[in-house]
Amino acid sequence: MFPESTTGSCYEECKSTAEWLLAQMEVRPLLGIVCGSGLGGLAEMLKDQVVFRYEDIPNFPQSTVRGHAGRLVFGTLKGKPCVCMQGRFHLYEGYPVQKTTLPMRIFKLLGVEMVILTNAAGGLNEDYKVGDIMIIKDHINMPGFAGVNPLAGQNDERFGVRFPCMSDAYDRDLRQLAQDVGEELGYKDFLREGVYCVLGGPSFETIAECRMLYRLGADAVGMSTVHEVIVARHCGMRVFALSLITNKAVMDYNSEEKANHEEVLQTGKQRAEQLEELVSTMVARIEHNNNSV
Ligand SMILES: O=P(O)(O)O[C@@H]1C[C@H](O)[C@@H](CO)O1
Ligand code: HPA
Repeated sequence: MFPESTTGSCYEECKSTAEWLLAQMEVRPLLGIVCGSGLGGLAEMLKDQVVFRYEDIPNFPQSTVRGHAGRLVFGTLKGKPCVCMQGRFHLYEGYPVQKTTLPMRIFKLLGVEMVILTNAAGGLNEDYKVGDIMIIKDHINMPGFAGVNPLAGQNDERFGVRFPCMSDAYDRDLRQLAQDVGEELGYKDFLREGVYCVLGGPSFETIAECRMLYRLGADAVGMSTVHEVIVARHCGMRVFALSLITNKAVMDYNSEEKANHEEVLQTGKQRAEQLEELVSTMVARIEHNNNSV
């Protein structure tokens, strides 16, 4: 287990990064967005951008994966002040789990109240197609079964309680809003709601693993998001998350299909516009639905 002092996720370290950012610009974000693999286009929707490269931000990890630009973008989306991570951190990059989730604590200390996360995922549910957008209603933290949880170690009550509840992790009102907006936009045929399972990666799953995960109740499998959600909920931010089904998990021993990162990025490009429309319309409606941002 990594003590917090080596991961930069302790309160004082997060505070000093947040204060450094706040001193450089006027934006006071209420909404935080995390872009998944190949989905960084979401950040381009922000107006009046102030951009920081991760390498210039004190105590911030670096993006090492293609499709993750490594830029923190501040600005407004539909008039709402936002901060957007164009690039996230994964366990398989070699970071301790606390480091992969550090931006959530920085978001909190910047004043963020709600987080929207996106990811690319493999579809396990047999009804899912490539290009489907899945509203995440729940998760399975598979590394958590072996003790990999970003909240392991000493708890700092300034962030949250020792034993946070996770049965309400994915905000019900925001999920309903996504359903309503999706229907209005004509996305019903490719909008789903399901359970996301995180694995450590970077190798994609074997056929036996995919079959097992589906039987356990997962509809999609990926390598991110869940730990960020745990930390965001621990410190009291509301959470909404989406998976883009970029490929179908291979479940059949006769299949010739092979998961690969190229396909993941390619599907991201094809659905980017609709995903951006869904998120931005939701953000525009949030006050309208009395979900204050
Ligand atoms: O950051 P996300 O979860 O969108 O990235 C997924 C999982 C791996 O990092 C990569 C595999 O192609 O995409
Ligand atoms: N498995 C794990 N992570 C992924 C996948 C997948 O099939 N597709 C995109 N990210």
